[in-house]
Amino acid sequence: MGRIIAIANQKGGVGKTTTSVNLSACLAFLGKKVLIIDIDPQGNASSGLGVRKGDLESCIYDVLINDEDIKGVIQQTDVENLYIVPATISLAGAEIELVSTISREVRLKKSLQEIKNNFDFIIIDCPPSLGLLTINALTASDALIIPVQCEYYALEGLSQLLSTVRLVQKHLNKELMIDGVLLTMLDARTNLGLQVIDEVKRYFQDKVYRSIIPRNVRLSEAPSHGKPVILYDAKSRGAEIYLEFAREVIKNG
Ligand SMILES: Nc1ncnc2c1ncn2[C@@H]1O[C@H](COP(=O)(O)OP(=O)(O)OP(=O)(O)O)[C@@H](O)[C@H]1O
Ligand SMILES: [Mg+2]
Repeated sequence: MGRIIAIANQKGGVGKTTTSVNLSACLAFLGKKVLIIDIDPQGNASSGLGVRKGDLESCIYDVLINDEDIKGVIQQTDVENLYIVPATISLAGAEIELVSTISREVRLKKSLQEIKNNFDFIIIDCPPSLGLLTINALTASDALIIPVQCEYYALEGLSQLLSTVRLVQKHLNKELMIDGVLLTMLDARTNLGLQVIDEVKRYFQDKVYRSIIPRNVRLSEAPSHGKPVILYDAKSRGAEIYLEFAREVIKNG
């Protein structure tokens, strides 16, 4: 059965999209059939996988707002086994339009019901907010991965995220569980990074993944080539570590 995982943290720039794209590509590389859903109006996961957004006739916006069938919006990517439901800037209006829509929190969940079992994993790249788009993602998901950047104030805002998760569990989706916390952008040359690891482990204990993502220049270059790192530079540390992380996610299954 397909496992739906949201990648969320309302803090900006913590590695949500980098993790969504590269986890998805590595799961596909390991033989899983994967769908990545871009639910961020910035559309970074879409461009990071080479989708030319200008050419699109429809995107996740049309699924959420216009009741379009999600099957018609799925595109193949350059990675074998990896498919995407892209986002364009039109999604920026959705947050407000959803407010007055019937069953506004469960629209993504409903649209996924029919296709859930066509994939081994469905990975949702969330925007940096706790608005209705993220709520739709959490309501549709079996599990949540929280990327946390190894920086000052790493834990800032996480209590707000956790209370949103509890509200979703209580009212919308009691199946939702936190799969784990992923430490990202570690600069191993500084003590700060190690302090943050300690702090996050004290707070989240065994929920912290063993794989820790270091800062790696290949990871930041790959999106401008429209490729996940495993295609851009398979021998890089970034590719190795996301492959290791994908194995950990499969094991948690
Ligand atoms: N491990 C890494 N090493 C080097 N650069 C990274 C790494 N992870 C992410 N980056 C870079 O940091 C920036 C922010 O990462 P990313 O876009 O994945 O964060 P995000 O949480 O999705 O941001 P937003 O909240 O805007 O959606 C990007 O420029 C990305 O290329
Ligand atoms: Mg992003």
